[in-house]
Amino acid sequence: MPIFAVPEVREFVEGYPAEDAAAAAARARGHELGCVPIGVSGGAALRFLAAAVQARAVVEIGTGAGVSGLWLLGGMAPDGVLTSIDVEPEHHRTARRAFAEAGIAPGRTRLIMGQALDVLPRLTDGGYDLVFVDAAKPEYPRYLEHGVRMLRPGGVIAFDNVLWSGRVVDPNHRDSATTALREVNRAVREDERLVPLLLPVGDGLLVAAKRP
Ligand SMILES: C[S@@+](CC[C@H](N)C(=O)[O-])C[C@H]1O[C@@H](n2cnc3c(N)ncnc32)[C@H](O)[C@@H]1O
Repeated sequence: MPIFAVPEVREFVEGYPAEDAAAAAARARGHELGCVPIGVSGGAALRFLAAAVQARAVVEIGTGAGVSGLWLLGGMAPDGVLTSIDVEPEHHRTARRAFAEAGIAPGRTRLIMGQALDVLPRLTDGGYDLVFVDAAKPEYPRYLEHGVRMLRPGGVIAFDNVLWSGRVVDPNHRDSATTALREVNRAVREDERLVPLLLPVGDGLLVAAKRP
C-alpha cells in the first residue's frame, strides 16, 4: 500500500507543521464564509516556496479569508508585498482582519477586488517571484497563461486543488471545473518553459518553476 494511503501518515503530513493562532482563526472564519482555505500542509508548502525564491512580490488569485496569504507572507522577504485578488468584498474584509491580527504591516498587502480575468491583464510582465492560484477552477488554464507571463525567470507558480478529490483521474467526471483542472495539469507538464512538480499535499498542489 502506498505510504500516503495510510490514514495516520496522511494525518501526520496534513498537520505538519502546526499552524499559528492567527492562521487558525482565519481558517475558522474562512469555513464560516464557505471559502475553503488551503490545508495546513499546503500552506506550509507555500511558505517554503516563498522563502526558497526569496519572494518580494507575490500574486495570489483567490484571497478567501486570508489563510494562504498568511502562509505566503510568512515565507516572503520582510519588505515583500502580497497582491491578492478576490471578487468578494466580504472575503477581503475578513482577510484584512486576519492580516491585522497577525501584525502584518498594511503596506505589505495590496488587495484588489474584481474578477481575476479582468485584473490579471493589468499586472506587470516578469514582475513577480511567485503566483498562487486558488480561485475559479474553470478559469485555471487562463490563470496559467497570465501567471507564466507575470513570473520572472526562476519564479514559481502554484495551483491548489489540482487533484479535485480524485475527480481529475476519473473519466466519468466531465464538468467544467474538472476538465479545466485536467487541462492545467497537462499544460504545465508539457510546457517547456516550466519545471513541474505535483505535490500530493491536501487536494493536490501543482507547482512549477519558470526556466531562465
Ligand atoms: C478557495 S477560496 C480561496 C481560499 C484562500 N486562497 C485560502 O487558502 O485562504 C476561493 C476564493 O476565490 C474567489 N473567487 C472565485 N472566483 C473568482 C474570480 N473569478 N475572480 C476572483 N476571485 C474569485 C472566491 O471569492 C473565494 O474567496
